[in-house]
Amino acid sequence: MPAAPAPTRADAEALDRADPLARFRDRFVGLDGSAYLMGNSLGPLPAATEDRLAAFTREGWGGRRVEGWEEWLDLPTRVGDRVGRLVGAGPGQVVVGDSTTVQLHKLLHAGLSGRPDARAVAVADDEFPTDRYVVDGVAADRDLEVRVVPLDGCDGPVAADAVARTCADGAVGVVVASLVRYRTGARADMAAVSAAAHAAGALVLWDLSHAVGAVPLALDADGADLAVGCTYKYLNAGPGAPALAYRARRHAHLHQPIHGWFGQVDQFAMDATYAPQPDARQLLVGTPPVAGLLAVDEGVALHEEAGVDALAEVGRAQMRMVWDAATAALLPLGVALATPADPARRGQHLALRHPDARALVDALADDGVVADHRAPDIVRLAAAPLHTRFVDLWDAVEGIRRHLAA
Ligand SMILES: Cc1ncc(COP(=O)(O)O)c(C=O)c1O
Ligand SMILES: Nc1c(O)cccc1C(=O)C[C@H](N)C(=O)O
Repeated sequence: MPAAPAPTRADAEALDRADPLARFRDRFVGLDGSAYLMGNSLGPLPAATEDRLAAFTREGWGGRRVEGWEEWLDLPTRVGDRVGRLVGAGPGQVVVGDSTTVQLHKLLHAGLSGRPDARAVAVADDEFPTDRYVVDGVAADRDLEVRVVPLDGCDGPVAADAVARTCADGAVGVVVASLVRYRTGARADMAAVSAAAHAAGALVLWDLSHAVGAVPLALDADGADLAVGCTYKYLNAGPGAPALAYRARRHAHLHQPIHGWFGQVDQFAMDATYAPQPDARQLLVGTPPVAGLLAVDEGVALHEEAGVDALAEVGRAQMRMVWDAATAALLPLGVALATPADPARRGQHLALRHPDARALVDALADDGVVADHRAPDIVRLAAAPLHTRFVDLWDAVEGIRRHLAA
């Protein structure tokens, strides 16, 4: 394929002028003129969330006190269903609460409870550390072998054929994998990977942390089994905001192992014996983090207002532009692109490989561009179309070029 012409700064400015989502940037606090390219780590604060949390503390907690629970008790499922609509999951399958790590632990046990004969659990290579720790811990508890699914090239996503090979002997109960890899931004084919696992008798537990709010998702249609994901990245729900947990309706009999009173039928009957809720509420454990749930609600509302189609379209255009800019300006200077070239196989951050990655990120910071470094040699530039401008991405590439050329 012939290389696309290198975009100029004027091209990036023109793309910003034509961006149908450009008006959303002013709906965030504190961005001003800065290039904030870390929406894949901590999304910025929406102004509406600041107001909602202020109202909650003043009128809710401060005003209604314990009576507030009339409105707060069902937030994990109400917000869960709203997140569900965003990720293509019908009602009653998503809850929000606990951290991503805790949700992973709960759902991995749930998935394995359906395969008492399983001898192994599989995890994609180079997973986010917390996923690997959870898999190793649960495997040790249940006396299971841990199998690592090799990735498509060292930078690519987890692929169906590798999952099929890893699970071929029928021993694997659950495969844990990120849909979008935190390091390279490579994005897996959910339908194909799920089908390959199912054919070998395994379920897939997806980590959607770098996918939810970033790329269009169709969990029900793609045959997803179980999923978790952060809400503080592309959903802008704030540091420590509670994570989503999805369990497909057909797996409602797969129970998470922490028996808490929020998962109990007729919770306020105060029975001494645990009797699980028949639906997604069984995924709940204890008192939900109300402030965090309200922040998730506001983050999802912004995405709904922008529309998933527009988000996907602008997101793809931003990735295309930053990819083309980096290809033209940085490959000649010894930078490699770790993110796949195929738009269908990437999420919303561009990963650049260079031995001086740390120094490059520091140099960008001196120029007012906030990006991040993942050891040993990756620079990540996230494009979150609700608040990222095309020129932010262009300036980041230009900053790296200038630093390397100096
Ligand atoms: C893929 C992935 N999973 C999990 C997490 C974090 O989980 P937790 O919110 O439990 O810290 C992150 C980011 O921190 C992540 O990138
Ligand atoms: N969750 C984080 C945190 O609690 C502290 C610092 C960073 C994070 C992150 O989100 C890191 C991020 N998941 C990553 O992809 O590297």
